[in-house]
Amino acid sequence: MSDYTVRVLRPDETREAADLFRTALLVPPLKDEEVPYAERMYQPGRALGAFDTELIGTARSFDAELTVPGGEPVPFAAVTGVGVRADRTRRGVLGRLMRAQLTELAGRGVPLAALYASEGPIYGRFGYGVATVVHDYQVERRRAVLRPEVPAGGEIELLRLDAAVERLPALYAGLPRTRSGSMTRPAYWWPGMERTARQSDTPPVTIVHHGPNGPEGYAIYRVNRKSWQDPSILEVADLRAATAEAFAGLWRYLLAVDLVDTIEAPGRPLDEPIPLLFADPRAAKVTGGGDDLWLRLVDVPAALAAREYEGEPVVLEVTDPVLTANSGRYRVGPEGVTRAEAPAQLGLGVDALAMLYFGAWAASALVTAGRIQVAGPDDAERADRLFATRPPAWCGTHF
Ligand SMILES: CC(=O)SCCNC(=O)CCNC(=O)[C@H](O)C(C)(C)COP(=O)(O)OP(=O)(O)OC[C@H]1O[C@@H](n2cnc3c(N)ncnc32)[C@H](O)[C@@H]1OP(=O)(O)O
Repeated sequence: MSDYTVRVLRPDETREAADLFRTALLVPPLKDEEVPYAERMYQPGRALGAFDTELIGTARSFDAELTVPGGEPVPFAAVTGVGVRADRTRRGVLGRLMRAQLTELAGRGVPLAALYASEGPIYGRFGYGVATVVHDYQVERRRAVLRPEVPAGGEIELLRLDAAVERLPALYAGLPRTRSGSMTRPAYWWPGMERTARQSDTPPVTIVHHGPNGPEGYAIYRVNRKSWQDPSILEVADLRAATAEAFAGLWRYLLAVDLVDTIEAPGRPLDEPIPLLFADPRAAKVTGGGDDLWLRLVDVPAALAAREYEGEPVVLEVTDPVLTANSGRYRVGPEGVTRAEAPAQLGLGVDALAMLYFGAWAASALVTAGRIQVAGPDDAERADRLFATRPPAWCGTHF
Protein backbone atom coordinates (compact mmCIF):
# COMPACT_ATOMS: atom_id res chain seq x y z
CA MET A 1 0.00 0.00 0.00
CA SER A 2 1.56 3.29 -0.97
CA ASP A 3 -1.26 5.22 -2.59
CA TYR A 4 -3.77 6.90 -0.37
CA THR A 5 -5.60 10.19 -0.13
CA VAL A 6 -6.48 12.41 2.80
CA ARG A 7 -9.75 14.33 2.86
CA VAL A 8 -12.31 15.86 5.21
CA LEU A 9 -14.85 13.28 6.37
CA ARG A 10 -18.57 13.62 5.73
CA PRO A 11 -20.99 13.48 8.68
CA ASP A 12 -22.23 10.03 7.54
CA GLU A 13 -18.66 8.71 8.00
CA THR A 14 -18.52 9.58 11.70
CA ARG A 15 -19.26 6.10 13.02
CA GLU A 16 -16.65 4.50 10.79
CA ALA A 17 -14.05 7.04 11.92
CA ALA A 18 -14.98 6.69 15.59
CA ASP A 19 -14.78 2.90 15.34
CA LEU A 20 -11.41 3.03 13.59
CA PHE A 21 -10.10 5.27 16.37
CA ARG A 22 -11.56 3.09 19.13
CA THR A 23 -10.22 -0.11 17.58
CA ALA A 24 -6.77 1.50 17.27
CA LEU A 25 -7.00 2.37 20.98
CA LEU A 26 -7.94 -1.25 21.72
CA VAL A 27 -11.45 -0.45 22.94
CA PRO A 28 -14.61 -2.04 21.47
CA PRO A 29 -16.43 -0.28 18.63
CA LEU A 30 -19.45 1.88 19.41
CA LYS A 31 -22.69 0.19 20.39
CA ASP A 32 -25.70 1.43 18.41
CA GLU A 33 -26.93 3.48 21.38
CA GLU A 34 -23.53 5.24 21.62
CA VAL A 35 -23.54 6.50 18.04
CA PRO A 36 -25.61 9.66 18.75
CA TYR A 37 -22.98 10.72 21.29
CA ALA A 38 -20.20 10.29 18.75
CA GLU A 39 -22.19 12.32 16.24
CA ARG A 40 -22.43 15.18 18.73
CA MET A 41 -18.67 15.02 19.42
CA TYR A 42 -17.51 15.43 15.81
CA GLN A 43 -17.39 19.09 14.81
CA PRO A 44 -18.48 19.29 11.16
CA GLY A 45 -15.58 19.71 8.76
CA ARG A 46 -12.91 18.95 11.37
CA ALA A 47 -12.43 15.20 10.94
CA LEU A 48 -9.88 13.99 8.44
CA GLY A 49 -9.70 10.53 6.93
CA ALA A 50 -6.96 8.73 5.03
CA PHE A 51 -8.29 6.30 2.41
CA ASP A 52 -6.79 3.67 0.16
CA THR A 53 -9.53 1.24 -0.80
CA GLU A 54 -11.24 2.19 2.46
CA LEU A 55 -10.71 4.32 5.59
CA ILE A 56 -7.28 3.54 7.09
CA GLY A 57 -6.61 6.49 9.38
CA THR A 58 -8.28 9.45 10.99
CA ALA A 59 -7.72 12.55 13.15
CA ARG A 60 -10.12 15.27 14.24
CA SER A 61 -10.29 18.45 16.27
CA PHE A 62 -12.85 20.75 17.81
CA ASP A 63 -12.68 24.45 18.65
CA ALA A 64 -12.14 25.55 22.24
CA GLU A 65 -10.25 28.20 24.19
CA LEU A 66 -7.16 27.86 26.33
CA THR A 67 -6.12 30.30 29.05
CA VAL A 68 -2.55 31.51 28.49
CA PRO A 69 -0.21 33.12 31.05
CA GLY A 70 -1.66 36.53 31.82
CA GLY A 71 -5.20 35.14 31.81
CA GLU A 72 -6.32 35.68 28.20
CA PRO A 73 -8.45 32.95 26.59
CA VAL A 74 -6.94 32.02 23.22
CA PRO A 75 -8.66 29.92 20.52
CA PHE A 76 -7.15 26.49 20.01
CA ALA A 77 -7.84 23.27 18.15
CA ALA A 78 -8.40 20.37 20.56
CA VAL A 79 -6.92 17.48 18.59
CA THR A 80 -8.22 13.99 19.28
CA GLY A 81 -9.57 10.85 17.64
CA VAL A 82 -6.18 10.01 16.11
CA GLY A 83 -5.78 6.44 14.90
CA VAL A 84 -4.37 4.41 12.04
CA ARG A 85 -5.62 0.93 11.18
CA ALA A 86 -3.24 -1.68 12.60
CA ASP A 87 -2.44 -3.12 9.15
CA ARG A 88 -1.48 0.33 7.83
CA THR A 89 0.76 1.70 10.61
CA ARG A 90 4.38 2.88 10.23
CA ARG A 91 4.12 3.93 6.64
CA GLY A 92 3.51 7.62 7.13
CA VAL A 93 -0.31 7.81 7.41
CA LEU A 94 -0.26 9.71 10.70
CA GLY A 95 2.39 12.05 9.31
CA ARG A 96 0.14 12.91 6.37
CA LEU A 97 -2.87 13.44 8.65
CA MET A 98 -0.93 15.64 11.08
CA ARG A 99 0.56 17.78 8.33
CA ALA A 100 -2.83 18.18 6.63
CA GLN A 101 -4.44 19.13 9.93
CA LEU A 102 -1.75 21.63 10.92
CA THR A 103 -1.73 23.21 7.46
CA GLU A 104 -5.51 23.64 7.61
CA LEU A 105 -5.33 25.16 11.11
CA ALA A 106 -2.55 27.53 10.06
CA GLY A 107 -4.58 28.55 7.00
CA ARG A 108 -7.48 29.52 9.24
CA GLY A 109 -5.19 31.45 11.61
CA VAL A 110 -5.74 29.19 14.65
CA PRO A 111 -2.86 30.12 16.97
CA LEU A 112 -2.64 26.94 19.08
CA ALA A 113 -3.40 23.23 18.94
CA ALA A 114 -3.27 20.82 21.87
CA LEU A 115 -3.89 17.17 22.63
CA TYR A 116 -3.63 14.37 25.16
CA ALA A 117 -1.13 11.80 23.93
CA SER A 118 -1.72 8.05 24.21
CA GLU A 119 2.05 7.49 24.01
CA GLY A 120 5.05 9.76 24.53
CA PRO A 121 6.99 9.32 21.27
CA ILE A 122 4.18 10.15 18.82
CA TYR A 123 3.69 13.92 18.66
CA GLY A 124 7.03 15.67 19.29
CA ARG A 125 8.01 15.32 15.61
CA PHE A 126 4.91 17.32 14.67
CA GLY A 127 5.90 20.19 16.97
CA TYR A 128 3.92 19.28 20.09
CA GLY A 129 5.57 19.48 23.50
CA VAL A 130 4.51 18.62 27.06
CA ALA A 131 3.08 21.92 28.28
CA THR A 132 1.39 21.01 31.57
CA VAL A 133 2.34 18.39 34.14
CA VAL A 134 0.25 16.70 36.85
CA HIS A 135 0.47 14.74 40.09
CA ASP A 136 -1.59 11.66 40.95
CA TYR A 137 -2.55 11.57 44.64
CA GLN A 138 -3.55 8.70 46.87
CA VAL A 139 -5.11 9.45 50.26
CA GLU A 140 -5.48 6.91 53.06
CA ARG A 141 -8.94 7.96 54.12
CA ARG A 142 -8.90 6.82 57.76
CA ARG A 143 -5.48 8.36 58.37
CA ALA A 144 -6.46 11.65 56.71
CA VAL A 145 -7.67 13.68 59.70
CA LEU A 146 -8.28 17.30 58.73
CA ARG A 147 -6.30 20.01 60.49
CA PRO A 148 -8.37 22.37 62.64
CA GLU A 149 -7.65 25.40 60.40
CA VAL A 150 -9.18 23.80 57.32
CA PRO A 151 -12.21 25.87 56.26
CA ALA A 152 -15.60 24.43 57.15
CA GLY A 153 -16.92 24.57 53.59
CA GLY A 154 -20.48 25.27 52.52
CA GLU A 155 -23.46 23.18 51.54
CA ILE A 156 -22.91 20.03 49.44
CA GLU A 157 -25.61 18.97 46.96
CA LEU A 158 -25.52 15.49 45.47
CA LEU A 159 -26.78 15.29 41.88
CA ARG A 160 -28.44 12.38 40.12
CA LEU A 161 -26.85 11.48 36.79
CA ASP A 162 -29.55 13.21 34.69
CA ALA A 163 -29.22 16.39 36.73
CA ALA A 164 -25.42 16.23 36.52
CA VAL A 165 -25.53 15.87 32.73
CA GLU A 166 -27.86 18.83 32.49
CA ARG A 167 -26.17 21.15 34.97
CA LEU A 168 -22.43 20.47 34.66
CA PRO A 169 -21.81 22.41 31.43
CA ALA A 170 -23.14 25.67 32.89
CA LEU A 171 -21.51 24.95 36.24
CA TYR A 172 -18.11 24.43 34.63
CA ALA A 173 -18.53 27.49 32.41
CA GLY A 174 -19.39 29.58 35.49
CA LEU A 175 -16.15 28.76 37.33
CA PRO A 176 -13.11 30.95 36.71
CA ARG A 177 -10.49 29.69 34.28
CA THR A 178 -7.69 32.02 35.28
CA ARG A 179 -5.08 29.28 35.63
CA SER A 180 -2.89 28.88 32.53
CA GLY A 181 -3.75 25.74 30.64
CA SER A 182 -7.43 25.75 31.66
CA MET A 183 -9.75 25.24 28.74
CA THR A 184 -13.37 25.80 27.86
CA ARG A 185 -15.49 22.69 27.44
CA PRO A 186 -17.57 23.34 24.34
CA ALA A 187 -20.65 21.39 23.20
CA TYR A 188 -18.39 18.91 21.38
CA TRP A 189 -16.74 17.87 24.67
CA TRP A 190 -19.67 17.03 26.94
CA PRO A 191 -21.24 14.14 24.98
CA GLY A 192 -18.08 12.08 25.57
CA MET A 193 -18.40 12.58 29.29
CA GLU A 194 -22.11 11.73 29.20
CA ARG A 195 -21.57 8.58 27.13
CA THR A 196 -18.90 7.29 29.54
CA ALA A 197 -21.10 8.08 32.54
CA ARG A 198 -24.22 6.43 31.14
CA GLN A 199 -22.41 3.33 29.81
CA SER A 200 -20.49 2.68 33.04
CA ASP A 201 -21.41 -0.17 35.42
CA THR A 202 -20.53 2.21 38.26
CA PRO A 203 -22.01 5.56 37.19
CA PRO A 204 -20.18 8.56 38.61
CA VAL A 205 -21.51 10.61 41.48
CA THR A 206 -21.51 14.41 41.17
CA ILE A 207 -21.45 16.76 44.15
CA VAL A 208 -21.75 20.53 43.99
CA HIS A 209 -20.38 22.93 46.60
CA HIS A 210 -22.60 25.94 47.30
CA GLY A 211 -21.14 29.06 48.86
CA PRO A 212 -22.78 32.36 49.78
CA ASN A 213 -22.87 33.42 46.09
CA GLY A 214 -23.97 30.15 44.54
CA PRO A 215 -22.03 27.16 43.16
CA GLU A 216 -18.28 27.44 43.81
CA GLY A 217 -17.09 24.03 42.71
CA TYR A 218 -17.93 20.42 42.10
CA ALA A 219 -16.44 16.95 42.18
CA ILE A 220 -17.22 13.84 40.16
CA TYR A 221 -16.22 10.48 41.58
CA ARG A 222 -16.92 6.79 41.45
CA VAL A 223 -16.27 4.09 44.02
CA ASN A 224 -14.67 0.95 42.68
CA ARG A 225 -15.10 -2.23 44.69
CA LYS A 226 -15.29 -5.69 43.14
CA SER A 227 -16.72 -7.47 46.20
CA TRP A 228 -17.46 -6.75 49.87
CA GLN A 229 -14.13 -8.29 50.85
CA ASP A 230 -12.09 -6.00 48.61
CA PRO A 231 -10.79 -2.60 49.67
CA SER A 232 -12.89 0.17 48.19
CA ILE A 233 -11.29 2.96 46.22
CA LEU A 234 -12.98 6.27 45.59
CA GLU A 235 -11.61 7.75 42.38
CA VAL A 236 -11.97 11.48 41.85
CA ALA A 237 -12.57 11.91 38.12
CA ASP A 238 -12.87 15.68 38.23
CA LEU A 239 -12.71 18.32 40.95
CA ARG A 240 -12.89 22.06 40.43
CA ALA A 241 -12.99 24.57 43.25
CA ALA A 242 -13.14 28.33 42.78
CA THR A 243 -12.55 29.12 46.48
CA ALA A 244 -10.65 27.72 49.47
CA GLU A 245 -14.04 27.01 51.10
CA ALA A 246 -15.13 24.95 48.12
CA PHE A 247 -11.83 23.03 47.98
CA ALA A 248 -12.08 22.20 51.67
CA GLY A 249 -15.81 21.49 51.52
CA LEU A 250 -15.47 19.05 48.63
CA TRP A 251 -12.59 17.23 50.32
CA ARG A 252 -14.51 17.10 53.64
CA TYR A 253 -17.34 15.39 51.84
CA LEU A 254 -15.06 12.92 50.00
CA LEU A 255 -13.27 12.01 53.23
CA ALA A 256 -16.60 11.30 54.90
CA VAL A 257 -17.90 8.78 52.35
CA ASP A 258 -18.41 5.64 54.42
CA LEU A 259 -16.78 2.29 53.60
CA VAL A 260 -14.05 3.91 51.49
CA ASP A 261 -10.46 2.89 52.22
CA THR A 262 -8.52 4.94 49.72
CA ILE A 263 -9.18 8.07 47.72
CA GLU A 264 -7.35 8.41 44.43
CA ALA A 265 -7.17 11.78 42.73
CA PRO A 266 -5.21 11.44 39.49
CA GLY A 267 -4.11 14.27 37.24
CA ARG A 268 -4.14 17.11 39.76
CA PRO A 269 -2.27 20.46 39.53
CA LEU A 270 1.26 20.43 40.96
CA ASP A 271 0.48 23.07 43.60
CA GLU A 272 -2.82 21.65 44.87
CA PRO A 273 -2.47 21.61 48.68
CA ILE A 274 -3.98 18.16 49.33
CA PRO A 275 -1.36 17.00 51.88
CA LEU A 276 -1.64 20.35 53.69
CA LEU A 277 -5.23 19.56 54.65
CA PHE A 278 -4.19 16.75 56.98
CA ALA A 279 -2.73 16.59 60.51
CA ASP A 280 -0.50 13.87 59.08
CA PRO A 281 0.57 15.17 55.67
CA ARG A 282 1.78 11.66 54.77
CA ALA A 283 -1.84 10.54 54.63
CA ALA A 284 -1.63 11.85 51.06
CA LYS A 285 1.05 10.54 48.73
CA VAL A 286 2.02 11.49 45.21
CA THR A 287 1.91 8.08 43.52
CA GLY A 288 2.50 9.15 39.95
CA GLY A 289 1.95 11.82 37.38
CA GLY A 290 3.52 13.12 34.24
CA ASP A 291 2.43 14.83 31.10
CA ASP A 292 -1.03 16.40 30.93
CA LEU A 293 -1.56 18.67 27.91
CA TRP A 294 0.66 18.64 24.82
CA LEU A 295 0.75 22.00 23.08
CA ARG A 296 1.59 23.08 19.51
CA LEU A 297 2.18 26.70 18.54
CA VAL A 298 0.50 26.78 15.12
CA ASP A 299 1.01 30.50 14.57
CA VAL A 300 4.22 31.18 16.50
CA PRO A 301 4.16 35.01 16.45
CA ALA A 302 0.45 35.19 17.33
CA ALA A 303 0.77 32.59 20.08
CA LEU A 304 3.88 34.24 21.58
CA ALA A 305 2.17 37.64 21.50
CA ALA A 306 -0.95 36.28 23.26
CA ARG A 307 0.77 35.59 26.61
CA GLU A 308 2.39 37.88 29.18
CA TYR A 309 6.06 37.97 30.18
CA GLU A 310 8.19 39.31 32.99
CA GLY A 311 11.80 40.45 32.99
CA GLU A 312 14.13 41.27 30.11
CA PRO A 313 13.48 40.34 26.48
CA VAL A 314 15.32 37.52 24.73
CA VAL A 315 15.80 36.71 21.06
CA LEU A 316 14.75 33.18 20.10
CA GLU A 317 15.66 31.32 16.92
CA VAL A 318 12.74 28.96 16.37
CA THR A 319 12.84 26.01 13.97
CA ASP A 320 9.57 24.54 12.73
CA PRO A 321 10.06 21.65 10.29
CA VAL A 322 6.32 21.27 9.56
CA LEU A 323 4.95 24.84 9.38
CA THR A 324 8.12 26.37 8.04
CA ALA A 325 6.74 29.94 7.95
CA ASN A 326 7.09 29.88 11.76
CA SER A 327 10.85 29.37 11.56
CA GLY A 328 12.83 32.49 12.29
CA ARG A 329 14.02 34.90 14.94
CA TYR A 330 11.70 36.52 17.48
CA ARG A 331 12.36 39.14 20.12
CA VAL A 332 10.08 38.19 23.02
CA GLY A 333 9.55 40.46 26.03
CA PRO A 334 7.01 42.20 28.25
CA GLU A 335 6.61 44.96 25.63
CA GLY A 336 5.62 42.50 22.93
CA VAL A 337 6.87 40.11 20.30
CA THR A 338 8.52 41.11 17.03
CA ARG A 339 10.49 39.40 14.30
CA ALA A 340 14.16 40.12 15.00
CA GLU A 341 17.39 40.65 13.08
CA ALA A 342 19.63 40.57 16.15
CA PRO A 343 21.63 37.39 16.89
CA ALA A 344 19.62 34.79 18.79
CA GLN A 345 20.29 34.06 22.46
CA LEU A 346 18.37 30.78 22.42
CA GLY A 347 17.89 28.31 19.57
CA LEU A 348 15.07 25.81 19.88
CA GLY A 349 12.56 23.67 18.02
CA VAL A 350 8.89 24.60 18.03
CA ASP A 351 8.21 21.55 20.27
CA ALA A 352 10.62 22.88 22.93
CA LEU A 353 8.97 26.29 22.61
CA ALA A 354 5.65 24.62 23.48
CA MET A 355 7.29 23.23 26.64
CA LEU A 356 8.32 26.74 27.67
CA TYR A 357 5.04 28.39 26.74
CA PHE A 358 3.04 27.58 29.89
CA GLY A 359 6.11 27.63 32.13
CA ALA A 360 5.92 23.88 32.81
CA TRP A 361 9.62 23.56 32.10
CA ALA A 362 12.32 26.13 32.74
CA ALA A 363 14.50 27.09 29.79
CA SER A 364 17.56 26.11 31.83
CA ALA A 365 16.14 22.59 32.29
CA LEU A 366 15.64 22.30 28.53
CA VAL A 367 19.23 23.52 28.02
CA THR A 368 20.44 20.79 30.39
CA ALA A 369 18.48 18.23 28.37
CA GLY A 370 20.00 19.52 25.13
CA ARG A 371 16.64 20.75 23.82
CA ILE A 372 17.68 24.44 23.75
CA GLN A 373 21.01 25.88 22.62
CA VAL A 374 22.19 29.08 24.30
CA ALA A 375 24.60 31.74 23.05
CA GLY A 376 25.72 33.24 26.37
CA PRO A 377 26.04 32.16 30.03
CA ASP A 378 23.08 34.25 31.31
CA ASP A 379 20.65 33.60 28.48
CA ALA A 380 18.96 30.53 29.94
CA GLU A 381 18.28 32.36 33.22
CA ARG A 382 16.82 35.33 31.38
CA ALA A 383 14.49 33.00 29.51
CA ASP A 384 13.61 31.25 32.81
CA ARG A 385 12.39 34.57 34.22
CA LEU A 386 10.64 35.57 31.03
CA PHE A 387 8.50 32.43 30.70
CA ALA A 388 7.98 31.71 34.44
CA THR A 389 4.29 31.16 35.22
CA ARG A 390 2.48 31.09 38.58
CA PRO A 391 0.45 29.14 39.57
CA PRO A 392 1.66 26.11 37.63
CA ALA A 393 -0.33 25.56 34.44
CA TRP A 394 -2.90 22.77 34.44
CA CYS A 395 -5.53 21.63 31.99
CA GLY A 396 -7.18 18.59 33.59
CA THR A 397 -9.83 18.29 30.86
CA HIS A 398 -9.21 15.12 28.90
CA PHE A 399 -10.33 15.04 25.30
C1 LIG B 1 -4.56 12.76 20.38
C2 LIG B 1 -4.92 11.31 20.29
O1 LIG B 1 -5.91 10.94 19.73
S1 LIG B 1 -3.87 10.18 21.04
C3 LIG B 1 -4.29 8.61 20.32
C4 LIG B 1 -3.29 8.16 19.31
N1 LIG B 1 -3.71 6.87 18.81
C5 LIG B 1 -3.26 5.69 19.28
O2 LIG B 1 -2.43 5.61 20.18
C6 LIG B 1 -3.89 4.46 18.66
C7 LIG B 1 -2.87 3.39 18.34
N2 LIG B 1 -1.81 3.83 17.44
C8 LIG B 1 -2.06 4.21 16.14
O3 LIG B 1 -3.19 4.27 15.66
C9 LIG B 1 -0.85 4.56 15.31
O4 LIG B 1 0.24 3.76 15.69
C10 LIG B 1 -0.43 6.04 15.42
C11 LIG B 1 -1.60 6.93 15.04
C12 LIG B 1 0.03 6.41 16.81
C13 LIG B 1 0.76 6.27 14.47
O5 LIG B 1 0.30 6.10 13.13
P1 LIG B 1 1.34 5.70 11.97
O6 LIG B 1 0.61 5.88 10.67
O7 LIG B 1 1.94 4.39 12.25
O8 LIG B 1 2.44 6.82 12.12
P2 LIG B 1 3.50 7.24 10.98
O9 LIG B 1 3.83 6.03 10.15
O10 LIG B 1 3.01 8.42 10.24
O11 LIG B 1 4.68 7.61 11.93
C14 LIG B 1 5.40 8.79 11.85
C15 LIG B 1 6.63 8.60 12.70
O12 LIG B 1 6.26 8.46 14.07
C16 LIG B 1 6.74 7.24 14.60
N3 LIG B 1 5.70 6.70 15.46
C17 LIG B 1 4.38 6.68 15.20
N4 LIG B 1 3.72 6.11 16.22
C18 LIG B 1 4.61 5.78 17.15
C19 LIG B 1 4.52 5.17 18.41
N5 LIG B 1 3.33 4.81 18.92
N6 LIG B 1 5.65 4.96 19.10
C20 LIG B 1 6.85 5.33 18.57
N7 LIG B 1 6.99 5.93 17.36
C21 LIG B 1 5.90 6.14 16.67
C22 LIG B 1 6.98 6.35 13.39
O13 LIG B 1 7.92 5.37 13.65
C23 LIG B 1 7.43 7.34 12.37
O14 LIG B 1 8.79 7.65 12.58
P3 LIG B 1 9.80 7.87 11.33
O15 LIG B 1 9.22 8.99 10.53
O16 LIG B 1 11.09 8.18 11.99
O17 LIG B 1 9.78 6.57 10.58
